[in-house]
Amino acid sequence: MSDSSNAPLDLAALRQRIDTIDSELMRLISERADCAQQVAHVKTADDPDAVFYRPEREAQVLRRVMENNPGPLHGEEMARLFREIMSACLALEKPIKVAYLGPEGTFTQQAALKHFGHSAISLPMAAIDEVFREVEAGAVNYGVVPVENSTEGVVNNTLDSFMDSGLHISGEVVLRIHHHLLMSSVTRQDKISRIYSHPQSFAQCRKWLDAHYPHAERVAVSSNAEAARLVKTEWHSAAIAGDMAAQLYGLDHVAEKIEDRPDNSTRFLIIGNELVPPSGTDKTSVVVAMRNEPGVLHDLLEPFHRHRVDMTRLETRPSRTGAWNYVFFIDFKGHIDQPDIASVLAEVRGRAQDMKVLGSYPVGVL
Ligand SMILES: O=C(O)C(=O)C[C@]1(C(=O)O)C=C[C@@H](O)C=C1
Repeated sequence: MSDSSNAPLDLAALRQRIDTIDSELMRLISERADCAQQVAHVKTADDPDAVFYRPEREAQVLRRVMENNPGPLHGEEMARLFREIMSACLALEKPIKVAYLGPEGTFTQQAALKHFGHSAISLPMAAIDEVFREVEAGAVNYGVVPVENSTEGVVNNTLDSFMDSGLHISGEVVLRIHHHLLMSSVTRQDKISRIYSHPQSFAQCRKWLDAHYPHAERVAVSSNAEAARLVKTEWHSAAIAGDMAAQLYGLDHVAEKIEDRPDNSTRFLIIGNELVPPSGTDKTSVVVAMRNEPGVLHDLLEPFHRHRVDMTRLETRPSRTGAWNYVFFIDFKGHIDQPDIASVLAEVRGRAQDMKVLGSYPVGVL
């Protein structure tokens, strides 16, 4: 980099400029935090049970940052910085507690931090239904659960939990999933004969494993983080896990990004008690029960097609109660407050045995 006069770079002068900019940034961030505190006062004055976390507003702020970002930082990088500033501002208003599918070091924890920032208090749960229970019981404000992977498909436990729950979806977050083969300081790299991982991760790295470790025993465990924990003490073992687990257990990479598909990603849902107002770019998820009769799928989809509503996902699950034969999980673009979406849903409700709106929520920004 050079200035317009092509004068030689003066490191001390540049650092002085950075110091001045940092002071100004600090002043502005503090001013913003002060504003957020005032927002909290306004919210509680209107309503003593006010909800402080506003997903629709956060999505708008992050979208604006990405649209207006002048560079040279990448838009997503800039949005991540603002994600953390907002997270800290929200913690000043009221710290929020988030339960996620644990243990510590899972991709779901990474998704929780990506969505809420590092000022949220995140608590690991042993199972997906426990995440639901903690939110329902009011022990935490929100929950984060995986719902679908681009390689392996839907996470059935999450869909099933929605059938019995009154919780709403308040957001989504998509995470690029990179798996690494990891070893500990006691592992002898040339003697790896056992590999631990979660069954989904094995499935996502099957070809790589067949090519590189065809004879190693593959031991399925409950999470990648558990796999990472196990290799700490076994000299002949390695684990497949992500960066968070590697960092948490201080493991080294034997091989990086070993997933068979480079676009491997997982979508997570944020679950909570509130319905979210429109953010401008939203998605809606519904669950619909239909009788087991010929033509039901056509009847269900026809109103979406006629109203030109863009469906982004359709999953079928067997009913768990006698009354519901077929249960369809449908995601589509739009918000229930939009008149066209409301009309489609009214029609679908008329044709279905039962229909539940799981939520309208901002399309994931980061
Ligand atoms: O706008 C609000 O309602 C705020 O509370 C401020 C703010 C922010 O820092 O921008 C903080 C938390 C909310 O989740 C959304 C936005």
